[in-house]
Amino acid sequence: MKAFEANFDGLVGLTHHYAGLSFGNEASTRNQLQPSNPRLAAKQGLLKMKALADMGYVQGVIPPHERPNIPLLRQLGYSGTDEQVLARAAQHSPQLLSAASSASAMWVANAATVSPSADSADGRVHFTVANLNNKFHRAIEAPETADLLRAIFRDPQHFSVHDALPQVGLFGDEGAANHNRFGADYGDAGVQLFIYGRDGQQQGAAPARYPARQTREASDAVARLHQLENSRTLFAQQNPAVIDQGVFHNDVIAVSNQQVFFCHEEAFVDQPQLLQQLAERVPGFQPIVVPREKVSVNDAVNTYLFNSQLLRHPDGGMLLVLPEESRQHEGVWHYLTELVENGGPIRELKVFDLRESMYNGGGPACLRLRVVLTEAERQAVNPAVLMNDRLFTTLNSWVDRHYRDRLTQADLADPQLLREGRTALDELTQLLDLGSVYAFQR
Ligand SMILES: N=C(N)NCCC[C@H](NC(=O)CCC(=O)O)C(=O)O
Repeated sequence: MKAFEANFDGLVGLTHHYAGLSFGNEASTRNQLQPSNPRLAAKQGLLKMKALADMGYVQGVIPPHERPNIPLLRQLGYSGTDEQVLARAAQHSPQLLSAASSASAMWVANAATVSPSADSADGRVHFTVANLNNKFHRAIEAPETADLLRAIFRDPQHFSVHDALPQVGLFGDEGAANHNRFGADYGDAGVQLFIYGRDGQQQGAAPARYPARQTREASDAVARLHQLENSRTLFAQQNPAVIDQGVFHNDVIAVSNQQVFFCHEEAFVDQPQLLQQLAERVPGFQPIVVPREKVSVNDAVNTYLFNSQLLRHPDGGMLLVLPEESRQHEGVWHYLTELVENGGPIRELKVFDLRESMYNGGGPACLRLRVVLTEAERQAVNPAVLMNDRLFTTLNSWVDRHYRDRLTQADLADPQLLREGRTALDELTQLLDLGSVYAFQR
């Protein structure tokens, strides 16, 4: 069956700010309490979506979550009117209010793991919502993510959206950021590679300094839920030493598409063996392994060259969509331009300014969820979320009307921000034909 890869990007929410919530993600820690610009952040994301849509890629939008999350604050014992809940949380624990207000759902590479219908025994596209168990501000995303995915991929004949795995460390799951799918034509059965950071039973190697967010047990469970064939499913461990250097998700050190695997030489445990297994299973496999002499792990973490989108180029080969930080680094940019000039599978580099997201450790690849679709499946996607000229204009003016251009942690206590968010999201559910997906609408 003919199929193609679509990208669904997270739309940045109105409460986008820098709270230093993600230990092990060095950008998050470094930029804690810097003022943010939510309006710019949303517009930078929209520009990337529009550019890809203009190039002919199918591009969708995944809406933000309801933040601040008042029901969560009530669950934690803050009571009274919504305004009192906010004031009490802000007074008692600004960090908790930040967690309940984080716009982190924008990094939809962590929304779910996705398997195309060609790989699943029941012939449906499977999604398992990520539980994001390692970080409180992210673990709270799961139920809303499930609702939103069901409002977009709403036809159960084509799509199966599984709820998140149990919310415990043993099943820590970070979604598509730790998952790759290889193959020639998108519509043929492919090979799926699940990458974990540690064995949940604490056996084997593990990082010493920073947490490994994904467990082997979680990856196993997702593969089962997606009804994948064993012979086409591989599991590999990320090198714990690079987690300790700030590689908190695998998509910070590797990216793949079809037969191409672009990764750093220090990305995996037993990397030669993994590459051998892939070469045996993926006809035409083309690894591009970047040596540490050309790009150090530290430079990879600071420039996010692997947190790029590797897209099938309209003229054949691949296009690499990179953050501006990769161009700003002389050594990294030199390596990348040489890569293109040397005539490998990567034909073109395209750079986007995503600084607002990058300051929280989210590059181009973090902002998108890849979904391989057949034409019939695309027809079954909620059409209102698909990017085109009209939606781009509509969403830009929606952002202009509702978003602030400066936000600090102290602003989260402002009840006016809560009202602005609800008004904006209420309007958005109509623009994107989502139904009443948010708790405040029910
Ligand atoms: N690599 C991928 N796919 N995603 C990047 C996610 C970044 C996110 N940052 C944050 O959640 C920072 C929020 C703060 O500190 O305010 C995280 O660490 O989970």
